[in-house]
Amino acid sequence: MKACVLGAGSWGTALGAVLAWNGWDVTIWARRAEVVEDVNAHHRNERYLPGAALPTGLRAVRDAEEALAGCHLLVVAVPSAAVAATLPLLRKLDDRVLVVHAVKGFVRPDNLRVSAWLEREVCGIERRLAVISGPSHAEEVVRQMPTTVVAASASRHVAERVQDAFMTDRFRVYTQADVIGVELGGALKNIIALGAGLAEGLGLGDNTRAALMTRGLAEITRLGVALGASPLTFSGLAGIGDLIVTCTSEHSRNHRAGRLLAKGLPLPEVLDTIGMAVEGVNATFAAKQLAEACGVEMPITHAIARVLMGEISPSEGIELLMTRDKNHEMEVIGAQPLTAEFRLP
Ligand SMILES: NC(=O)C1=CN([C@@H]2O[C@H](COP(=O)(O)OP(=O)(O)OC[C@H]3O[C@@H](n4cnc5c(N)ncnc54)[C@H](O)[C@@H]3O)[C@@H](O)[C@H]2O)C=CC1
Ligand SMILES: O=C(CO)COP(=O)(O)O
Repeated sequence: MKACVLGAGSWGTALGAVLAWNGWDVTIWARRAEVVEDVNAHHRNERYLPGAALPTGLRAVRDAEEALAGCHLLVVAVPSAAVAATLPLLRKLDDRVLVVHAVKGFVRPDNLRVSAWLEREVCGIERRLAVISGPSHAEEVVRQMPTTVVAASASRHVAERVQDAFMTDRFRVYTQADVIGVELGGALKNIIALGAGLAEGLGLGDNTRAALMTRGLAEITRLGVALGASPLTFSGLAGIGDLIVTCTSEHSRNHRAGRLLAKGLPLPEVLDTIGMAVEGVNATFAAKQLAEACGVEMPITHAIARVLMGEISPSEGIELLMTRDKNHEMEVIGAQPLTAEFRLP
């Protein structure tokens, strides 16, 4: 069986490697000639995954048509900003090809989830579309460190086919039905990872990181539920699982971006220095707009947006969050309300 991966960055390469280890004949579509040469001649992708050995069943080509020819499974693993550029290819696909996207972001200008955008643009794709997400840094996947993810689809059959395609004894795939929650969990945790990096760059400690992660999950859940997700999804791999890995890992590009910003590097230089997708920047502005449209409060996201726009410094952002009006913790969904049964004299 033949698979094609669009995107030869860290994630496309790692997912291609998992499929190849699983016996698939995999072709990655790469734009850079040096990546094609590196993958085919040396079974490496030093630009994106330095030091990692790739399986020999993984091949890269620069010609997209060649990569797609005869494939049974297509993996979309480009940054969200590049999803629209893949449209001509997606529209040409045979309608029996299973499509899995692995993108953790929103498609501009409408701030759509990737599968919502694909469904709007590619007629009938919803019957063969899934998303794969969860706590999974490419650097560790490609070294075959035990990793767990979810494959979510509106169709159980499609989710199970994706599960079978990727599942190895090092890469465990659970099925999920809540496509909205899985996509939002993956995209929105990048904002909180930026925040955790900002806090670390300011020299703040574990208490602050735990606060950002927990209150971050509360605002992710609020927006998620307003947009149709199940609140339970956010306590799963695509929610808290991915939030933990991204807010605590040395591999996270979003976390690194936050640290560099806190050290005073301007945003364009931060993005240049990292040289890979930092989805949290786009996601912050997308989430802010979505939250405003739904009337959902997202104070951390708002503070990070102001830091990214240069309106306030990272330490002013922290101060803003710490001096908000006092609140009840569980004003989220279906939580126990505070009762006034007894009062102190
Ligand atoms: N790196 C990771 O560990 C993980 C990444 N993801 C997600 O995967 C998506 C892709 O990210 P990475 O691979 O990490 O980014 P990356 O920066 O490592 O690689 C991006 C790749 O996309 C290609 N690309 C950029 N613009 C393109 C265009 N217009 N057309 C075709 N290809 C284009 C680049 O040449 C590069 O090969 C992001 O949404 C990210 O959040 C999800 C899980 C893990
Ligand atoms: O989504 C990821 C891990 O699950 C990758 O996160 P970064 O994009 O912050 O590196």
